[in-house]
Amino acid sequence: MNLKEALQEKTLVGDGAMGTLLYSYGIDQCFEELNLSHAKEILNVHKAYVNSGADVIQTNTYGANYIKLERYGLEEKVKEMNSAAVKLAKQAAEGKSFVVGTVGGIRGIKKNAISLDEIKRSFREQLYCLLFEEVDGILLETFYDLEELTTVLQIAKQETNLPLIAQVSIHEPGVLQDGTTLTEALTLLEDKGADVVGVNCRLGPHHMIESLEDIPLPEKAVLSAYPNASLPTYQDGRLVYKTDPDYFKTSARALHEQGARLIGGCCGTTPEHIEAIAEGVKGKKPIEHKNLPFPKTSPQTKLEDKNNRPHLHDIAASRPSIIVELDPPKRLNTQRYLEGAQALNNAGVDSITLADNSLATPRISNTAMASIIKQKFDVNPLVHIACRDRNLIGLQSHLMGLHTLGITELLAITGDPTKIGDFPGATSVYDLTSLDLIHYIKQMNKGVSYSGKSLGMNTNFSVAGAFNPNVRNLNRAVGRLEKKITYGADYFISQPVYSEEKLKEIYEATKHISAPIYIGIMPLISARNAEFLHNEVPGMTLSTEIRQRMELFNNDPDRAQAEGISIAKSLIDVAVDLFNGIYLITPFLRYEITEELTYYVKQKQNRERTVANGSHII
Ligand SMILES: Cc1cc2nc3c(=O)[nH]c(=O)nc-3n(C[C@H](O)[C@H](O)[C@H](O)COP(=O)(O)OP(=O)(O)OC[C@H]3O[C@@H](n4cnc5c(N)ncnc54)[C@H](O)[C@@H]3O)c2cc1C
Ligand code: MET
Ligand SMILES: [Zn+2]
Repeated sequence: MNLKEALQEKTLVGDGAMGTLLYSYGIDQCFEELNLSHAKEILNVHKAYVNSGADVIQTNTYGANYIKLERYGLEEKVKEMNSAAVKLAKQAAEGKSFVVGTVGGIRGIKKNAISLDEIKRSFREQLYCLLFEEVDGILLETFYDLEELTTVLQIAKQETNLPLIAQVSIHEPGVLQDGTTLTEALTLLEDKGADVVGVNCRLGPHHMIESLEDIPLPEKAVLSAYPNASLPTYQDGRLVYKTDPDYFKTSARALHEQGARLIGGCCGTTPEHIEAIAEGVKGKKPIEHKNLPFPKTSPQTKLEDKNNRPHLHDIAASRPSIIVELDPPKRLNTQRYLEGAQALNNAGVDSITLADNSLATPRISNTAMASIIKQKFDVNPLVHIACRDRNLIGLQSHLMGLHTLGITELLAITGDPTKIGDFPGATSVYDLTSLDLIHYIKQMNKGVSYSGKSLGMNTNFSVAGAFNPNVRNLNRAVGRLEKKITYGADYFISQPVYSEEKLKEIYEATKHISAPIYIGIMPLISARNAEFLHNEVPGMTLSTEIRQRMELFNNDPDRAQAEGISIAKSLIDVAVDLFNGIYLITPFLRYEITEELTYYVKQKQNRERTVANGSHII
């Protein structure tokens, strides 16, 4: 009987973990390399699983692809490792257990870090090695990204008639990271030709049973489940799992009742767990019919618009608009900041934007200041969010907090590198890129968290992306905007521009883009300030003429500031003709300057509208 036939006949027992078992022995290296250097030990692990009653064992090849092996400088060993792995598993199975070739998912939370093309190349190479050694089936496991799993599944389907097992990993019961329900995901995998569809890793038995409760029995495929032993914890600096094989016995029965026909174990499980599964499902025929519970109540999807104000992208799409950046102080005194916010609000800005530790230098939390000025002066704050300072947990919590405070205008950015700031040795997190963050915020607007969990209600965020036009290849920067739009960006805010010619060039290069652009203008305050921005601040370039104008007043601070304002005004004169959105940046909390410029912009914008007889929409 082959594996396909066996899956139709009875409930099969899979094996347990390889990686965590080796780790529990104190081994902390490339586990797949051990197929070559410690063949006997790997053989013994397989034998232990076979002796525990595993009908299906898997090769020790979870990460035996060139992408993962590169980390160890072992990318040339793909063929050797995979063939040795199959031989060892077959030797242990002695024809009594089936041997499936394991291929693990590559994409984790950083979805876009590795391209699909690269994944395809790497998968093909590993697949051919496993097929060449004549495995009984292929096990695709621990896939967080459904796009990746369906891609490799389709390649495998083209290359072999052997049974294909496709398993996703989930953080939350019943739902994938991108919000796809487990039912939808497994149905898709079945449609793409998987013979077995299921879930492995990440969740312990409790949550895995709960996940399967909502899953109908697939029509053509069969269900599988490989839970972890438990949730892990740290003990003496090492990750450990709780182990109670008896608990696994009852859990295996429950999984069987939910329709699973192939039940094994993932991280933290040992041969004892597999023995318990084998006892639990011994002689049990596969379930042929299953009653699904009533659907759970869907999340509250009502939009919660605490501001009840139009979003900035709507404003800039319909009329001239002005926003002003006023960054939180670097010291604890907030008096001048609050005076500035009030003055700018009185001047009629549509929003005050608050940077997120720009130049990688800490300031009072922009959320704290945004919340205060919102409450005190009814300002509509726009909060910048850098991916640099918060991991996924911090980001999610931050976004939930912003929603709760009624702050709905966000700018999603990568963040200036820590190297340039006050703490050059600080860690840069970058769990997400700016593109991922834009996408993630939009996912929250659908009421779904990053891990796919319901948020209980939809957020109402409008998301801007950053635009850096001060680059040699402007078209590439514009391409980046187009990409950000596909990820959900509603509009753009640019770095300051210091040349009238450049403003025109940007207009020409972006006029086909439907999303509004707020064009950046930052008044200079001295020649030193101009030289610093030009020579040291990433993404800023000043024209020679402007630098020369500032240089003229090198020793006269008042006249230098006046010259800076005058330069800003001439840039504004050009910019208001070309862009609906003007974004002023306040230098060093000198809000009097941006207050004066706000009045100037508004006057210009009003004149533009009057001249055009109300029909001038740029
Ligand atoms: C309007 C505006 C406001 C800003 N506010 C802040 C702020 O409040 N706080 C702050 O710290 N910074 C701020 N910045 C600076 C910003 O974070 C950086 O300039 C950024 O790199 C450019 O914008 P982005 O984050 O959207 O980059 P992206 O468009 O995402 O990327 C820019 C380039 O860098 C590459 N890149 C992205 N991530 C990485 C990475 N991890 N490693 C290597 N390359 C990478 C991309 O591939 C791309 O080529 C702001 C910039 C603008 C324009
Ligand atoms: N089956 C593999 C192992 O046990 C993968 C576990 S999930 C990270 O090592
Ligand atoms: Zn696992």
